[in-house]
Order: sequence, then C-alpha cells, then structure tokens
Amino acid sequence: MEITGLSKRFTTGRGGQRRSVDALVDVTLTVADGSCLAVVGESGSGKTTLARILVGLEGADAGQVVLAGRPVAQRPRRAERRARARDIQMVFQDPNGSLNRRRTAGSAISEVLTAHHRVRGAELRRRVDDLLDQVGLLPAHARALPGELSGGQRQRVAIARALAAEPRVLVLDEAVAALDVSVQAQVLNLLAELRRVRRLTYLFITHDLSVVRQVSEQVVVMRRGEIIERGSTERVLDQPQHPYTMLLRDSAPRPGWRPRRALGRGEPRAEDMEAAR
Ligand SMILES: Nc1ncnc2c1ncn2[C@@H]1O[C@H](COP(=O)(O)OP(=O)(O)OP(=O)(O)O)[C@@H](O)[C@H]1O
Repeated sequence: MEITGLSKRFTTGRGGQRRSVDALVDVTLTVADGSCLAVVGESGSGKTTLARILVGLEGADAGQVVLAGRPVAQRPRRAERRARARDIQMVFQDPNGSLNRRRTAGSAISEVLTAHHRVRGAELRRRVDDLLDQVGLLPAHARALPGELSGGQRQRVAIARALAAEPRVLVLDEAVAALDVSVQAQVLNLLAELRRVRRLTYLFITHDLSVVRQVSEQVVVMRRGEIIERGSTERVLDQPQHPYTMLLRDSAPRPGWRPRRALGRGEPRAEDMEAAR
C-alpha cells in the first residue's frame, strides 16, 4: 500500500467562529505486502483521519493511495466503497461501534459474506463457523448477541467480520486499546497468526508503544497531522531522534513509571519538549 502526499483539512464553525485544523499534512508512507506498520501519536495527531481516508469513510483534499498497483478513488461512491471494502477492512477500538447490539455474531459475519461473496444456505453457515474458528471462537458463539460476549470475544467477532470480506489490508484503529492486558496479548497473538497464515498487511494505529513493540516491524510517529519520525520499530523506540518521540516514549507507563511527565490531553508543554531534547 503506497500513500503519497495525503492531506486533509477540517473546517468547522461559521463566520468569525470558523476554525481550520490540518488533520493530515502531506503524509507519505509505504506498507510492504504482508508487513505491519504501526502509526503512533497523541490524541488529535491525525491517526484516525488517515484510517478513515484509507477505507473510504472520508475523502482526502490531496494525495493518492495505491493498493497493489491500483490507485483507489479518493471520494468513493457507494459501489466503489464496496469494492474497496474487499481490499481494505477496518477494525475499531470499540466493537460496539461496528457490531449492532441486536444482531448475533453469526448474523454480523454473514452480512459481510453475503454482500461480498454471495454465499447462502449451508455454505454460508459453514463459512461463518470457519471464520469463528479462525478467530478462536466456537460455532455456538454464532448465536450470541454482542452483549452476551466478553470484550475480547467481541473484538474477535469484529476481526472475523473484517476477514469475511477477504481483504488484503486490515486497518486496526486502537483495536486492542479497550482490552485488559492479558486479553490484549491473546488478541495480538491472534492477529499475528492471522497475518502470517493469510499474508495480510496491517496498518496498526495505537498510542501504546508496548503494543507497537509486539506487533510491528516499522513505525511512523505522527504529530499535528505530520509524520515526524519513521523507521524500524527497534530504532525508533530505542533511539528516537525527534524530541516528541522521546517524550512519547518517556511518558509511556512501565515498571517504576511515575506520571510526572505524562502527556496531558492536547499537546505536550514546551518545557516537556525541552526536557526530552
Ligand atoms: N469530522 C471532523 N470535523 C472537524 N475536525 C475533525 C474531524 N475529524 C477529526 N478532526 C480533527 O482533526 C485532528 C485529527 O483528528 P484524528 O481523530 O484523526 O486524530 P487521532 O490521532 O486519531 O486522535 P484520537 O486518538 O483522539 O482519535 C484533530 O484536531 C480533530 O479534532
């Protein structure tokens, strides 16, 4: 997946109250086939906007996305969005957002299978069971409503639903952020296994640097819509070059961590940036 010069500005308010935010500024990056690229940055740095543009939920003001050699439309119409969904699927932080509370797990997965692969009847049931099995769930889970499942199980259903389209790329937006650490580790293991077996490509958005170490070979660091540092995960996390990356790393909770220099909401303070230099 090659992303070149992607820019997006949001303007809100009217008249004198108008306010513009550059959510993405000339973002260029490549994710190699079968690899995992992590995108990190504080809240508001543009990560979700990038994800939404990739899956066609948002249009970009400028730039291009090329998937497997084919440019994808930047302001996709409905039919194009559906075609895109066969290539790129997204998994969100909160499966309650992507799973309908009144729809069973089996029905949520069937919906995607029917839309993209036109299977029905016994074949549909077989494919649902197969997808549940691939994400470590049982055929009986097909009858469960999201509210009857644990957080980890719901996220497994969301992953199975995404896989039902048979995409090449999964965009995972804080996909394990809502889970307890032990459940998080299980879901990360599952994602690693699925990537290996299905040769999937991941764009993994997270604010959690310990997750980055577990999942990705490459990482980009975003701040105010721009990529300010990039490289191998080991290099960026162990020898960060940019003060903002140092600050992110030094603010991450770890044994013995004291929240003295934790990033607050919004931007780091100037003295924090200075201290990290
Ligand atoms: N629909 C929108 N309308 C107006 N401004 C928006 C919209 N979506 C995002 N923004 C702004 O664009 C900037 C980037 O937001 P984005 O959600 O992409 O960041 P993020 O890094 O994903 O943050 P978070 O981790 O909190 O989701 C922020 O300043 C945000 O307020």
